[in-house]
Amino acid sequence: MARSILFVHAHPDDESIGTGATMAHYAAQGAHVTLVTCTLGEEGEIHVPELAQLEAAQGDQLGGYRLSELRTALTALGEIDHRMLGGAGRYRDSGMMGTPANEHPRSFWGADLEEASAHLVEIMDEVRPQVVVTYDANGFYGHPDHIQAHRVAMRASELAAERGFGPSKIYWTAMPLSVLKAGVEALADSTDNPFAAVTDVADFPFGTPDEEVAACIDGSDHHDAKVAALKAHATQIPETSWLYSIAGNFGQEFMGVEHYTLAHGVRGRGDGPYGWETDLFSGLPDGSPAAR
Ligand SMILES: CC(=O)N[C@H]1[C@@H](O[C@@H]2[C@H](O)[C@H](O)[C@@H](O)[C@H](O)[C@H]2O)O[C@H](CO)[C@@H](O)[C@@H]1O
Ligand SMILES: [Zn+2]
Repeated sequence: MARSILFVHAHPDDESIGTGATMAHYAAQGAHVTLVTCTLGEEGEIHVPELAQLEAAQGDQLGGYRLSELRTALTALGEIDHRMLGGAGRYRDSGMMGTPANEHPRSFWGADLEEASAHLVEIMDEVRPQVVVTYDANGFYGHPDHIQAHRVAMRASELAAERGFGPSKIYWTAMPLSVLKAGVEALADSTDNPFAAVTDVADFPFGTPDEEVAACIDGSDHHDAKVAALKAHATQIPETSWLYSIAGNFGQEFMGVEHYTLAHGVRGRGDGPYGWETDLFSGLPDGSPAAR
């Protein structure tokens, strides 16, 4: 049975930052990897000075440009089936929580959940993912579009299950506290330490106790592909970004390894002190819906 995995992300760049190594890992294995991006990221900052006038408050062209960045990023990750939720431009980047962009008539945060979920069910009916990956209920760090992406992915999975093609497993992106702590400690002596003010990893809006993590995907063979994908998102991720500090100073063990909690499904065999799965498809029942 062809392996099919679906990633649901809020903005162009989230796919590379949060799951780039996992996507490259499964694309390289020949799985059908589908990415659904919910908005074009129209409200983002612009870290490329010559493009500054594309911003929402001026030319309002950033969304189209970020779509081109996303397409370049995906070429670095392998063969990815990319879809925009409801078609490009249907749902607009809502901006950070509490900002005026939340009220935009097309903001994703204000979307009708049933309508947005129906768009995702259509894609799920076509690609029949055994595994779905999205964010936890807080959207990993509380951004409204990330929270809404979680809600749409979970609701669509419910609707798909009612129609007989729901995913066998649903994962949420996670950062184990031990990894977070090691990363902060490892950066402590670097000159451009972005976490210098952090005294306790509990200060971060994310972080999962190691015993609550279910899977650790070692995509370190795809570390360079992930970095290339991050570089494609130049308007969002400046050369000075802490992401490159991690990639440069600590390489694969941070950037190439991605972790998940299991929100739905039966956990497969795992390794290490907490039995972390090393494959998101592990333990799948044979009866998972086959790809069409
Ligand atoms: C990774 C991610 O979800 N980025 C979002 C986020 O970007 C933040 C935003 O621009 C904020 O103003 C900055 O201070 C912060 O550093 C950024 O990470 O929100 C944007 C607006 O909704 C979104 O376009 C971007 O993809
Ligand atoms: Zn995002």
